[in-house]
Amino acid sequence: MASQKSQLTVRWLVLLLACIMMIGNYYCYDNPASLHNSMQTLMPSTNFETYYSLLYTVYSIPNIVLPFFGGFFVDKLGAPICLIIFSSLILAGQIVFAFGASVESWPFMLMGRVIFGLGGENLTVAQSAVLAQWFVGKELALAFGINLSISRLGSVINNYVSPAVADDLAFSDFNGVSMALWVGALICGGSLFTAFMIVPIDKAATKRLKDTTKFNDDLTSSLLEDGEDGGGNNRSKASSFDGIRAVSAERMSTSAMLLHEDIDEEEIRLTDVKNFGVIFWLLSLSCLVVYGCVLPFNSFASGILSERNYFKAPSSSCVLMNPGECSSGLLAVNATKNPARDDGDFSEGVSNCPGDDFAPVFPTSLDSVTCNGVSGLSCDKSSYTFSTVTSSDIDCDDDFWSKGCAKNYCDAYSDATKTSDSVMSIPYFISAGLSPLLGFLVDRIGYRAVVASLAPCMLVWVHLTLGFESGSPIAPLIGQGVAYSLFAAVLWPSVPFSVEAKSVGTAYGLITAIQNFGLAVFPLIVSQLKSANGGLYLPNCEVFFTGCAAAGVLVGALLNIFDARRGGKLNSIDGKGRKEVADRGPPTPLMTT
Ligand SMILES: N[C@@H](Cc1c[nH]cn1)C(=O)NCC(=O)O
Repeated sequence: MASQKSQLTVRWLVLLLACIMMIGNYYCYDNPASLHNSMQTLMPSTNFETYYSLLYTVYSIPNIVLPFFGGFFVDKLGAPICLIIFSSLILAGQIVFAFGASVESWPFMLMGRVIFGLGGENLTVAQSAVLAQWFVGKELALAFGINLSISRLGSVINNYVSPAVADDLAFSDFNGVSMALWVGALICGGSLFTAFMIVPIDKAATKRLKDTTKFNDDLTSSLLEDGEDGGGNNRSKASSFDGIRAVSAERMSTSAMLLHEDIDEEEIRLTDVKNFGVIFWLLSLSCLVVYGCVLPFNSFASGILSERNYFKAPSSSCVLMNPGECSSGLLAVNATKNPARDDGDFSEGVSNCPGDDFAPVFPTSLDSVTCNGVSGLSCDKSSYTFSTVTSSDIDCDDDFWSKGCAKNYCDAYSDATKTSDSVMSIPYFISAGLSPLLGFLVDRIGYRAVVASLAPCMLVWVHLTLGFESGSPIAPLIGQGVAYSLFAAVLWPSVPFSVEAKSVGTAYGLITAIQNFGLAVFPLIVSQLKSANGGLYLPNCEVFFTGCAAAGVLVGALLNIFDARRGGKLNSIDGKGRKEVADRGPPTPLMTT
């Protein structure tokens, strides 16, 4: 049945709907990354980075196990019904997450991310299984490419829309961050609606194909019965039968017959996993380490780019003329009277420090500073005293800091956040643009295993450059986008070539579960590395990402070696490989005479 769906024109509508359905998932998955700095301002805490990483970790922890069962249920219950269940979960999760942000509660926000995760990853599994049913052979990678492209548009739109909503759309009872998350919930509602549209289309196609198959079966068996009657009619009956076989064979494309047996009547068991071969396990390992330096990197990209390029720490020799007084704003004695200069040299003609792209210097201590009597300021507290001011004490949502005492710091922080958020979109922008083209090419030239080892080579360069050089981040981020797009273009369409057709859902579930092990653990490693390095991402976090990419190169090499030994399926154009073609011989006819 699956293979025959790939012959129906309505598959393109299914693809369009499946892509639109994923926008909500990707938009909301990346909400924390695009709202990182706004959340830090809304809920400042010394544990902020840990809570922040947990938003990704709790999404992924249940998914270390669940997609495996999700994939199995997709194979058992059918993908379309699973689309509705999982889309409902992402909507419910996003609502709880947005509610948590509205009441500024980390526990609710984390609970929302858990529920969102229960739906999110299983939804990608169900959707991959739908695509593998409706698209085969020379259209499979193209379908995955188009799908990733439109899904990633969701991430890109989120990177622009969410910070803008958070900045500009705060109402009295709803802070900006929660407004941005409620917008996400609205988009998830749209995803659920789209999932509801796919179900009747899939059902109608399944029924139509079942009816056609039954009609063909009835016709051929009645002709066979007639043929067995003996007598002089045999020759003409035989030629009618040949005609039916030809028509039926035409309906099933050659690639469909080779790649996808009709799986409806075959029993599907979780234990089928033990039959998954080395190629599947290498693909899974590659997915773990390579995605490990793509998605977790994106979650921290805003912070990494701020630290590296747009909000660099000033040199310790750069100090305020009056370190115990406000640096800039309505509470500053006078900006010109409290400048920052290097080494405390405040003589005429010495230029201000720290300069463009650096965080302005803020007061080192404050003693009973109040907003009383200063018009235009509505401060959160009546008086502000700090023996030592640290960056986490500065709450730019509080007028005291943003307009009163550290205006230059808060303004520069807001500008740096906007720049980092748009620059960090580069990889996903590239993925949105390149994925369909790469999918089209992969379907035509193959070389899946080769590309799966070249892409992480590029990622090694990207993360070494980000970790150890200080120039513009644009070139490495373009590299990250190209490498990620290449890798995704070959990884996901390779899965159906590595297992039997009946286990495709289970295989997508398992590889997604393995991927989520990395997505759960890697953000925690990154935040630990940051804490151990005095709150700095660089270079240690980038060394970690480089290590993941290097492991990807190694696994990619093994993939090529094992693929070559097993007939070169992954590197072949049509995913059949030398050995398989030889084994299977010509396309199996529907029936032998
Ligand atoms: N399993 C997903 C993870 C994800 C990302 N955003 C939402 N879920 C996945 O890997 N998708 C493919 C991709 O390239 O992101």
